[in-house]
Amino acid sequence: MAIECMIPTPTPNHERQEIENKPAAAVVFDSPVLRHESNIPTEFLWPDHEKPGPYAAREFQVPVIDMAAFRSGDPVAVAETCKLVDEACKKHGFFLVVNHGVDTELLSDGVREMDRYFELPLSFKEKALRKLGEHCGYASSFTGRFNAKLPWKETLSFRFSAEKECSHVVGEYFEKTLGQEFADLGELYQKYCNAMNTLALEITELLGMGLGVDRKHFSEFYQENDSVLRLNYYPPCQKPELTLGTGPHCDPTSLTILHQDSVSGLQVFVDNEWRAVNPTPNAFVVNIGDTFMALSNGLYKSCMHRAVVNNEIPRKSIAFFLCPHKDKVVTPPPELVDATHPKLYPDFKWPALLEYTQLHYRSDTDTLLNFATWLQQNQTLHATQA
Ligand SMILES: C=C1C[C@]23C[C@@]1(O)CC[C@H]2[C@]1(C)CCC[C@@](C)(C(=O)O)[C@H]1[C@@H]3C(=O)O
Ligand SMILES: O=C(O)CCC(=O)C(=O)O
Ligand SMILES: [Fe+2]
Repeated sequence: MAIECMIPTPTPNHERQEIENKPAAAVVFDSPVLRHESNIPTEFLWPDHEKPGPYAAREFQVPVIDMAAFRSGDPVAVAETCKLVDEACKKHGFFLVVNHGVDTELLSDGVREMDRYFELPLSFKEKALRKLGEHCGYASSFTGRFNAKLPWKETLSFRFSAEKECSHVVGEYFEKTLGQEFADLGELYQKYCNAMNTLALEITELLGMGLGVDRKHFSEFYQENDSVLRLNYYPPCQKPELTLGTGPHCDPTSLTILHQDSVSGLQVFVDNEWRAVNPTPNAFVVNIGDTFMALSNGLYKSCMHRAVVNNEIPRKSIAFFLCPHKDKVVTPPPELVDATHPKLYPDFKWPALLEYTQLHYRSDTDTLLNFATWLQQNQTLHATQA
């Protein structure tokens, strides 16, 4: 039975979300307090058709891509790897990556050291508070941004800009924002981002071969990138069946490389069912995002996923979101557009889609389709020629 990712029909405009011009929630997400609260504030309750409920999701066996096989140069192994990734991305856009070569200590340090920040008092964490319209900094479940269906999580996001000569996290970010005692944390996540950038560019080569375009086409497109590293911290919740750590969405970005700690929570919507993607030691979960779906002219799927929480222990994940340089025009290579495969999405630049998710539309499963409509209505403002 083919496993298919559901391509949702766009939410009609009249069901547009709460992001528009409504006061944000007044509730404060102070995790040391809320993790013991059995009376969950209403802002965190998700409607019946979206809440996870008490049932465990069946496990989804995500296709495994062995980077050692891809790197081997053995034409049979390379061809098999390309075929596997092509099949996975055409169906649901998720695959595991093993033998990636990223230092396992860097990964374990990256997850462990998150506690140094997230276990600080809220007043200290808010020194890095994310401002409306900005996609970096500290967000405590977006209480200042949305007024309902708040995610049960805290996040710390920062930019990683890979340019020809150098790559830099807004790395002094930690020292500048949090103080000298956090400079080492900036160095740690700089190393983490450098490793993610290298792996992400290699994966884009694999995707290019899977799609049958020049191997270097996408890796050159992303050579200079303006990506995001996001630390997700999900405190325990006394009523985990009523809320969500991260709501149902497709990533608006290009490619996500996710490192989960040992606590389950990630779920993917495939074949009309939520399926658990349980942590596999030393494996990244990689998924196609909306921007790469547009770049592949809809051939590779950006698939709906979410994160559930539990009532016992915190869950942590680190997501590296590959995003193109701001001047790159997201348009599929000519090999992927023809009479039987017309262009599905208008050309755009990543900053326009990012602005859309930050100021006009809460990313969900219909982001790209609604963005295309918004773009056409605002074409003069966001013309790719700009
Ligand atoms: C461009 C982005 C918006 C979100 C972070 C990201 O860098 C990539 C994923 C997006 C998100 C996680 C999708 C689910 C909804 C969201 C609001 C969240 O739960 O965090 C999204 C992020 C955002 O800050 O808008
Ligand atoms: O934490 C997870 O497992 C998934 C988080 C996610 O999907 C995201 O941050 O986009
Ligand atoms: Fe996601």
